[in-house]
Amino acid sequence: MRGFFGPEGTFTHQALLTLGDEPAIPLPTVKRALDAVRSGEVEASLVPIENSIEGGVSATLDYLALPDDPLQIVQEVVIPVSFDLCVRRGTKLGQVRRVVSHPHAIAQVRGWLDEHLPDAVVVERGSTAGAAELVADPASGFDAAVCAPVAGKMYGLVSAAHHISDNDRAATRFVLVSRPGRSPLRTGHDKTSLVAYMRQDHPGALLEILQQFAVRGVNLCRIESRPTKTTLGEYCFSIDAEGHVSEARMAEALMGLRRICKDVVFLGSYPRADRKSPKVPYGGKDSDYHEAQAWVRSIEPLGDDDPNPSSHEN
Ligand SMILES: O=C(O)C(=O)Cc1ccccc1
Repeated sequence: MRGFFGPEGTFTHQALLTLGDEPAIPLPTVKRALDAVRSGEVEASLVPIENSIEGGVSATLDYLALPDDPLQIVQEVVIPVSFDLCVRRGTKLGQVRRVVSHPHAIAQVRGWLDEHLPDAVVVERGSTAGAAELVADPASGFDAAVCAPVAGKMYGLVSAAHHISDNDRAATRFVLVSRPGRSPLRTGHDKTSLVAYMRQDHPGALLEILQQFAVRGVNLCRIESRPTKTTLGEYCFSIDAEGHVSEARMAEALMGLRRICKDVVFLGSYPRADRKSPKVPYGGKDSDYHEAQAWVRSIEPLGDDDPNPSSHEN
C-alpha cells in the first residue's frame, strides 16, 4: 500500500492520482508520510519536494535524507498548481478575516492576498486540503482556505475567487519514496538525487563538489544548501543531477564526491517526469569510459596480478 501527504484533495493527492488508482493512505504531515515508509507501514509515500515559485520543500529535503536512515526516490511527478480562495457557502469576500493554508500555497498567493484582503490574518497550517476541511467547520475560526478547487468541493466549500496564484505557470514536483534498495532501471532520461557533506569549510569547497560533475559533463537540475543541523553555519548540499547511477559518467562523479566529501547520501536514480534526455558531452558515453578503462588496464605494468596488494594500503 502507498501513502501520501494528505488528506484527500491535496495537490499531492492529485499528483498521486496521475500514477493510477491503487488505494493509498492519506498521512497528515510530510514527516508522518516518510515515517510510515521507514516503519514499513506503507511500501512507498508520495510527498512534495520542490515548487517553481518557492523552491525546495525543506521538510521533505531534510527528513528524506537523514544521514543514518536515508530513503530512496523511485519516481517523480510534476503537476501544475492553481489556487482558489474557498469559503463556506454564504461568506462574501469582504467578510473574510482569517485565511488558512499550507505555507507553500500562501507564498504563491501573497500578492493576491495583499491586494484583495490586506487586513486578513493569514495562518500557515497543515496542507491545503486540511485547510479546506478546517474552514468547513464554522467553529474553527477560519473563514477561507487557499486550496485546489477540487479540495474546496470535497469539503463542501465554494470558491470566493478563482485562480488567485501570483504566477499562473506554477508547478510542483512530487517524489515517490521507498526504503533503500535497487534503483529503478535506467531509462535514458533519468535524474540522480544526493546530499553532499563537505569535509571542511575551506576556499573552493563548493567548487570542488561542482567540479566532480562538470569534468564528467553531468548537468545539475537543482542544488541548494541546507543546514547540517549540528553546528550553526555548517551546510550540506542537496543536489539533483541529470543521469542514472548506472551510467559511467554519473558513477565516476559519485565516486569523486565519495573521495572528497565527508559524507555522500545517495537518494536514488529515477526517471525524469519530463522525459528529457541529457546532452552527453564528447567522451561521456559509457563506451568511452569502458574503452579508456580497458586502455589503462593494458598499460598497467602489473596488470591485475599485483603480487603485493597490501603495499597499496595506507
Ligand atoms: O498542501 C497540499 O495540497 C500539498 O500537497 C502541498 C503543496 C502545497 C502548495 C503547492 C503544492 C503542494
